[in-house]
Formats: sequence, structure tokens, C-alpha cells
Amino acid sequence: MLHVSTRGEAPAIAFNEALLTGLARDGGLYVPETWPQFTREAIAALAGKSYAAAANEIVGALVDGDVPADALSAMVADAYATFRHPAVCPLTQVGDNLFVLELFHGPTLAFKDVAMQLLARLMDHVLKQRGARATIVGATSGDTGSAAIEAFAGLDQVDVFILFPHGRVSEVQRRQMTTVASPNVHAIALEGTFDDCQGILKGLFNNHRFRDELALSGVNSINWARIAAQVVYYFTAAVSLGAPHRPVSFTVPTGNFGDILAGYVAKRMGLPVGRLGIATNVNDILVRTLATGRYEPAGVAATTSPSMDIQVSSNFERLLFEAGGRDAAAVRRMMTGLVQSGAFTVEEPLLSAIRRDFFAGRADEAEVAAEIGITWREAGYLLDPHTAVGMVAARRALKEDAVTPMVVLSTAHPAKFPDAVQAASGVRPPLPTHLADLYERPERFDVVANDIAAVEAYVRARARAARGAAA
Ligand SMILES: Cc1ncc(COP(=O)(O)O)c(C=O)c1O
Ligand SMILES: N[C@@H](CCOP(=O)(O)O)C(=O)O
Repeated sequence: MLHVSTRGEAPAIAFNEALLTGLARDGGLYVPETWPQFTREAIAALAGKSYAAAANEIVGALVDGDVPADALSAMVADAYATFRHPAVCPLTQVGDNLFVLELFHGPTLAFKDVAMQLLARLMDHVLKQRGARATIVGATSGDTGSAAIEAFAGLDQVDVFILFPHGRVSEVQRRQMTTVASPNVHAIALEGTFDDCQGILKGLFNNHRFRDELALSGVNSINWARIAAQVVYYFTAAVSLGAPHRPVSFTVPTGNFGDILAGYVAKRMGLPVGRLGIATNVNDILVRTLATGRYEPAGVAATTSPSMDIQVSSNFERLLFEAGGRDAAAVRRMMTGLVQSGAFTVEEPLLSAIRRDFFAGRADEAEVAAEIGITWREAGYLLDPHTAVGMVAARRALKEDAVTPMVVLSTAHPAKFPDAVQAASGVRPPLPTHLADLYERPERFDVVANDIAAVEAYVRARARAARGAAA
């Protein structure tokens, strides 16, 4: 199966190419040419299977033979053996028809591990097969960076550079990125916001000379393989709650729109998904867009859910492409509008198509803190602030439809944000034992100016040195 760019001006490529390519050369994002379909029978047959077995089927359908089934199966088994829970992504009930899908049992305590553990193995496999080397550059508001550094540290075929916004991630997140000693990882504190980090990242990819010189590869959710791996837990959660015999709704704490896009993809593949709730903190560009049709970034406010302090939501482009009937010219117009005038309008009938599948809800800081306290007191369940944003939006949605089960994606372990959780609940969540000495480990990172030329020079110098040493 080939993958096409949302902007329609880059060559269509197979899964393995999309895996190594990240951003398409026309600045767009890759999606499969068609969606593999899961019948009701195939969905029902997932019941009782292990997470790894479900992943083999679902990721296998998306990989479509580009990685041999036995190799994929070995990588999937290996990836999910790193999780601390036997169910990998377990469901917990916290109220009437209200469930939490725990995605934080991986090594770095955030949902990113679910995809990143598999992505690293897939990339390593394909690079080794080709005898090639890649320079991975990623932008993070805290969790993608930790997960990527953990997953790629020590691998021979890659050098990893992670840009994070200086002073705008939690201490646990920063330490997870800066205390890994492997020489192939480089944590870069950028003097700016996450949107600056992501803007520079896209700028590096759009500089084709630089991109080719260093064989740039991406691990952000611009990389299609990240989304593909995240589709799995929508299937496993929905099947646990009765799919395909009844629909299940999901509310997703949202920033870059990758996680919720995976839910939309699951629906396109045949899973009976009710509604998909986009939950944001006060950085609410997507809530405003669904309400008014106007996509207009504003300044970013720092919150207790820092991983969602994002205004420019990368994967929304994939939704605009898909929900708009794959009209690449329309996507190009909207994206040009964003660059040239700082905004664009989602016209009808695209806006209505999006509203049919999605609702959106925003939680301010007081609501997030109150939610952590309420869920702790009423259900004895400790939410992290990102999950709490989702819970606020989900509870509102349940008032409109109390019949369809609602699953809130729990995207991080509360111990990643202990100060905010303690302030809201009175409970300070401890780090799991494998991270118990995190605060004592020595840190290593460089501070770099918010300037693409400075980042380019930094990456080039270190990547060249590593390539020289490896040759
Ligand atoms: C803990 C947490 N929750 C939610 C999100 C938002 O997810 P997405 O960017 O896929 O919308 C992120 C960052 O991506 C995150 O790290
Ligand atoms: N919240 C993310 C931001 C990057 O998102 P990605 O899914 O595109 O990698 C983070 O924690 O880094």
C-alpha cells in the first residue's frame, strides 16, 4: 500500500519509506492511500486476545507486508514486554459509563511509549536492512522527547536530537531527557515555546539540502508510523466494552492532534466509535476552531498540563485532508493561509463533517485542579493534569449522552507532574521504582537560541562527528 501526502505534491511511498521520511517533501503529512477494513467479525475476534496479538493484526494491516509478519511480530512482542502492566493499556472504570484507558505503563510513563517502543524497533530494523544511518530530530513539550530518548538510546544506526522548550517542561520530564548517558542522544533546551521547537523542526525538514545531507528522520507524530501504532488501543478498549456490538466514545487530551487522529483512523477502519472528544487546556485553538471554523493560533499560556501547551496542532492537517474528501489543493490553501496571514478558515461542508465525528471541550486551570480532587475523593483514582483535562470534557459529554460508554485516554502517569497533582489532591504520587533515583542522576543538555540557523549548526556538527566516529 502506498502513502500519499496531504499536500499532494510529494511522491507516494510505501510504509517503510514513510517510516524513515517523517515530513513529506512538500511539507505535508503522509497517510495511507486507502484504509484497511476490519469487519464486525474481525473486530469481535479481537476479544480475549493479548495486546500484542491485537497489535500484530492492526499494525500488520497498516504495514501491509512492508515488514514481514514474523519480524513485525517479534518487534511487537519486544516493544510491549517493556510495559509494566500485563494488559499493556488497561481500562479502569471511574464512574457510570466512564472509563480511563491507562496508556502510561511504558518506560517513560506517558502514552508516547506505546508507539515509540515499536517505532524505534521498526526504524532500527529497516535501517539495518539497508545498512543506513539516520539523524532523528524531534520536538517535544516533554513526553515525546523522553519516550524517544529512552527508545533510541544506544542504537547504532541513529543519532537523536530532541528540542524541548527551556523551562517549560516538568522536572521529571526534563530529567528523563537529560539524564540518559548514551552518546547518540542530545537534549537541546530551546529558548522558546514548543511551537517554536516544532516550527524549527519543520524548517529543518523543509531544507532539502540539510535533510538529505544528514538523512533526517522524524519521531514526532508527523511520522505516520506513530499514528499507526496508536490505533491499536482504540480497538482493544472498544472491544473490552462491547464493540462491535455497541459503539464506544473517546475523549482525548489533545495538543498536536496525533492521539485523537488515531481514534479517527480506527473509525475509518471499521471500529464503531461514537464521538471523539477533543479536550484542551486553556491553549484551546481546536475548541475555537470547532466552534467558529477559524483556525487562529494565539499566544501559548503555560499550564499544569505542559505537554498540551501547543497552538499549532500538526495532525489537524491530516484530518482536514481526510474529512475534506482528500482535497490536497484545499489543504495547501489552508496551510498557505496559516503561514501568510497567521490563520485560515475551515469552510463548509468540511466544518460540518468534522463536527459530525468530533466534539471539543476546554478545561481551565481551576477546573483541572478541581477534577483531580473530585476523581481522587469520589473514585480513589489519581489523575495526572492532562488526563484531568480529558475528564472535565468527558463528564460534560456524558450529560448529553449517558448511554454510550465514554473512555478518557489517560496520557500520563500522575508521578510525572507531582507538584500539580499534590496541590490538587493532597497526594504526592511516587515515581515507579525504575525511576526512583531520577532526581540524583547527573543531567546533560545544551541551551540553544530560538533560531533555526543555530539549531542547524548544532545538529550538523554533532551528527557529522558521530558519523565520522562510526565510519
Ligand atoms: C501527557 C500528554 N497528554 C496529551 C498530549 C497531547 O497529545 P497529542 O499531541 O497527540 O494531541 C501529549 C503530547 O502529545 C502528552 O504528552
Ligand atoms: N505533547 C507532545 C508534543 C509533540 O507531539 P507529537 O505527538 O507530535 O510527538 C510532547 O510531549 O512532546
